[in-house]
Amino acid sequence: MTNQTQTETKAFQAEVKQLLQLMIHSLYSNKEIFLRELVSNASDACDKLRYEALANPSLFENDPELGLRILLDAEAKTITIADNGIGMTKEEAIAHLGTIAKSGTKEFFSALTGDAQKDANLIGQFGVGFYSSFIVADKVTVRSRKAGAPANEGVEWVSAGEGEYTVADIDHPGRGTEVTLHLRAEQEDLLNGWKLREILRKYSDHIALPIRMAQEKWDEDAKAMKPTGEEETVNQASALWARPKSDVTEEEYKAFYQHVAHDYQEPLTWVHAKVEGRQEYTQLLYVPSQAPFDLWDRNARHGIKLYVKRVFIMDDAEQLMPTYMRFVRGVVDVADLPLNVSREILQESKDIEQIRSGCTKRVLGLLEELAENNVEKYTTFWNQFGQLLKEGVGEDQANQARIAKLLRFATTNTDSPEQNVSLTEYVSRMKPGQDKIYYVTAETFQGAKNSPHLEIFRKKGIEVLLLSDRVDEWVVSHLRDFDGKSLQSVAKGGLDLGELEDASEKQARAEAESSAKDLVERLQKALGEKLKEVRVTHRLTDSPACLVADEHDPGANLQRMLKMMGQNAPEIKPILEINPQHPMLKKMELLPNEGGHFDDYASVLFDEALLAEGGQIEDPAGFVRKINRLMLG
Ligand SMILES: Nc1ncnc2c1ncn2[C@@H]1O[C@H](COP(=O)(O)OP(=O)(O)OP(=O)(O)O)[C@@H](O)[C@H]1O
Repeated sequence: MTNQTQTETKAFQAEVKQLLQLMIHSLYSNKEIFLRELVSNASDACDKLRYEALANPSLFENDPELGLRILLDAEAKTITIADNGIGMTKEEAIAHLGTIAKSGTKEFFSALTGDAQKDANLIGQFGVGFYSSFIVADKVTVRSRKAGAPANEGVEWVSAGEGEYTVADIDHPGRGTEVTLHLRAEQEDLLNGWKLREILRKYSDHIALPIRMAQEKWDEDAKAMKPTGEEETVNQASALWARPKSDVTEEEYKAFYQHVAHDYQEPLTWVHAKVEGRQEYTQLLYVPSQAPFDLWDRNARHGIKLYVKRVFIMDDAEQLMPTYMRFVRGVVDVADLPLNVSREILQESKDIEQIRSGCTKRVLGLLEELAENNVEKYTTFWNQFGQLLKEGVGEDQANQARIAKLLRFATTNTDSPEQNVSLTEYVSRMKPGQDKIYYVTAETFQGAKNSPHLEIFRKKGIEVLLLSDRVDEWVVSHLRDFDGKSLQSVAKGGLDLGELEDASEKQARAEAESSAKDLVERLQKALGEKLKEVRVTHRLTDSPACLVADEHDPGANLQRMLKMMGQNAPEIKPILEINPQHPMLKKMELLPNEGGHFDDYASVLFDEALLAEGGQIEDPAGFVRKINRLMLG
């Protein structure tokens, strides 16, 4: 039955409209990517069909040779990219070509700046996909039919890329999708077989399916290329990862990355290896040069495509990489898995566990090599993905020591927020007699850098790691030691500087402790409820007091973080350490118990110490009142 169709007009989702406008303006100078994107989609559609046909061979409908075709029509001024892949139903066309289903889309668009250059970069991160058609076309027609559906259940989707599109039911005997671009007047130079072949070779040579075009030959009489009536395959049409490394050029690796990662930038680095042994598999794994916009969404798609003997099985095979390596993109092609393997099976498979461990080690090796031989690239990697690697410290106990070597930190050595000091470098600079790696955690870099807990360390020239990423608390709670040296918070426990303190310093401290005994007791009495203990510090040289956590209690920064995350952590009282040499303490020592504002001073001392380490005081108005009372004497 033929379709007497009704055409429905629909509006694009607001973000699609925004994306279209931005893309046309900011990616104009890179217009050739439209072909890469459409070929990539067509190839994915064929992969999907091949996979579904494993369970249901009738989906091939007597047309099992999957492939792409690119057709030029000089008169109509159109280019058509056709595939005989999975196709789309009308509902799918509406959902996939009229909306953006990615999580975080709204947030992404609100981050755009309006500056074409910067936005072009951001859009690259977002992935331009099908909509890049509108860079060169002022009208796009998509005609599609889902594999297995009757011929009269085709759909025609048409849009000028402005605010709306139409959909209509059509007859479409051939399975799959044809995307026809009606070129903008100034894009007619694309109506040239030679030029399109050049673009295809540049961006899409690695596509494993044949891409066919009409063969053309030079016609002497017409002084032009003319179709011969035959078709020819214009790409290599073999799976790139299955080719020997020596056969693949750098350009091909890069182009393939852009296809698998849906990324518009070049990769930072990659590794391509064939693993033999109990498990036989090929891995082609890339590290991107820029983090995708949804990196922090732990549910965002992961980057590994799983193939079994060249047959595409699934995208986003999260079982093949640990979560902290969700930045890795690429392909793993396994020789001995059943083709009908499901996510559930993958989850339980011991073989997959082995492959994941192999891939993880391979990426760690790649990063080690980069850190060793190309500091500039490693710095790029660290700035984009360092925080993920920090997650790995707790997530991947088996590789913890290797990951620890790859970590980079800001330290008091330069006091710059740039994270570029490795633990190995830190250890190499340790003072004679120093047996711990010291760190301070705070909510911000400034908070860490200016922490009063650092005073004695600065005085003695002992380097301290300045930790202010959220994930740092996780790192230090899992990384107990490095190279035999334990990690020690400068704001926790009774600071024991061991051999870093000489005999005269130890003696001076003992004396200070005994002469401040009275003051300590008075403070303890005044502040009793708020604290665990008051004691004499040897952390401070300039500040009057600071708060520290007991050795086995969570630090104040971690407590604040847990609270912010809505976790019901029990209230843990701090220890107040005082610097009896400080004029403020000296003054307090002389105050009488009654009538000399001792309690006000004690309370202000405590609140100041809390503020200095980034905490919030419980009763700000009370604090102000006490300060005022003290100012008035
Ligand atoms: N040739 C095609 N055959 C079948 N479905 C297609 C085809 N082209 C696009 N689609 C569908 O439309 C969706 C949107 O395509 P689009 O290129 O915008 O995004 P994507 O490929 O999912 O991701 P990205 O934006 O990262 O490229 C695809 O996920 C797919 O479901």
